[in-house]
Amino acid sequence: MERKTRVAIVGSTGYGGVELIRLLQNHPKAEITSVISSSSAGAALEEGFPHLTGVMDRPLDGVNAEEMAQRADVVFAATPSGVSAKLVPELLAEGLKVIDLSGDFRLKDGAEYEQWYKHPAPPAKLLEQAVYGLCEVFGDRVKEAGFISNPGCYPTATLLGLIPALQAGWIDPGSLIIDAKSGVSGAGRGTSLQVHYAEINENFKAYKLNKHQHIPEIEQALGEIAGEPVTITFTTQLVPMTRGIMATCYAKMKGNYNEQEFIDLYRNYYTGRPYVRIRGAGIWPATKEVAGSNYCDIGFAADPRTGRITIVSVIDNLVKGAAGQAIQNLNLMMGWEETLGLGCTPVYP
Ligand SMILES: NC(=O)C1=CN([C@@H]2O[C@H](COP(=O)(O)OP(=O)(O)OC[C@H]3O[C@@H](n4cnc5c(N)ncnc54)[C@H](OP(=O)(O)O)[C@@H]3O)[C@@H](O)[C@H]2O)C=CC1
Ligand SMILES: CC(=O)N[C@@H](CCC(=O)OP(=O)(O)O)C(=O)O
Repeated sequence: MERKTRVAIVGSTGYGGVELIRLLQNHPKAEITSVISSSSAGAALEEGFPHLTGVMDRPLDGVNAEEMAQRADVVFAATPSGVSAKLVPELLAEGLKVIDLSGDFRLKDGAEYEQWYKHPAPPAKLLEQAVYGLCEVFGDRVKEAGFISNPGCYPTATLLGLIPALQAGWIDPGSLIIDAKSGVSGAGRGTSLQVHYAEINENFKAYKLNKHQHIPEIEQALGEIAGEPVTITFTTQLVPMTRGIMATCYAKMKGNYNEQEFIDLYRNYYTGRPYVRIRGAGIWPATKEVAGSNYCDIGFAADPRTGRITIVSVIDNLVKGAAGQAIQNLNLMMGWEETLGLGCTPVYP
């Protein structure tokens, strides 16, 4: 019987890492052979995560690239920005395949990275080598890759919502405004957000206006598709819910297209792609309809009065926005069926 591909997860005590552990339980061709923590090495995973009792019979390992290379074939780096930048070069030097969930290797321009992330950029060679793993758009590049930079949660929802219309020339690249909302797990377990429930609950908060690190990531991908520089207005807001991203995208149409024409365009663009679902006319997706799943659901509202299209795109930030897309990238990288380990339908209600 063919040996399963051995997988290590760095950042196993984070929301992305724990979601990778959950999803990989159902993967027929991959097995987790190492769960890694920089602060809890030696402890049992279930001590911090009782819901994982019985799932991992070995204790958390420490962060050691050489040991990872003995235990695994592929490493998911579910680690903070700045940590991945230092760790990933060591993993690659050990000959490991790497799927990085951080923002450290998504931007091709190191100077731009430093401008937005406020810390030193990884080596230019690695920025060039990293394949941006937006599966439904760049999946063909992933198939040959050994080092994948997993897209951010807001960019995944935004780009899947905008790219088909942009590529078709139906929307003006200079007119793009995106209003993005996230649940609090988007901030990660290791941030202060998780401790101020009283300030998050029953509140709706805009943050990082015109300063969000996802602006250059989205502009980079849109610019490649448009064949010209693209700038966007991008607002992010925190919503008192655990999971979910909604990207509401506004664009000037270049013709008087109607909703059904957008629906047909997107259904054609995403033909054969199992994780993008296009809503029918007059039906707009909600985050709860994709919770716990790898789906991106998209809906449209064309307004002939203003000549604008509104595109609503929703994902689960921890699945399609992180761990799910990372596993989708593993499947593509290994030449496997894209859906392996990702069959879960949304948890509802
Ligand atoms: N949350 C989300 O919705 C999304 C997150 N991302 C990105 O994915 C990555 C992980 O995010 P998320 O899981 O939310 O973050 P968390 O804060 O929940 O987890 C971060 C993990 O990194 C580990 N870590 C921290 N410092 C180090 C270090 N120096 N060396 C090794 N490991 C370290 C932490 O724990 P330990 O002490 O056990 O090592 C923890 O397990 C981040 O880059 C994030 O930006 C991307 C898309 C969506
Ligand atoms: C709610 C919230 O705080 N969300 C985070 C998203 C972090 C994330 O997804 O990080 P990457 O940069 O690795 O994609 C933020 O807005 O910074």
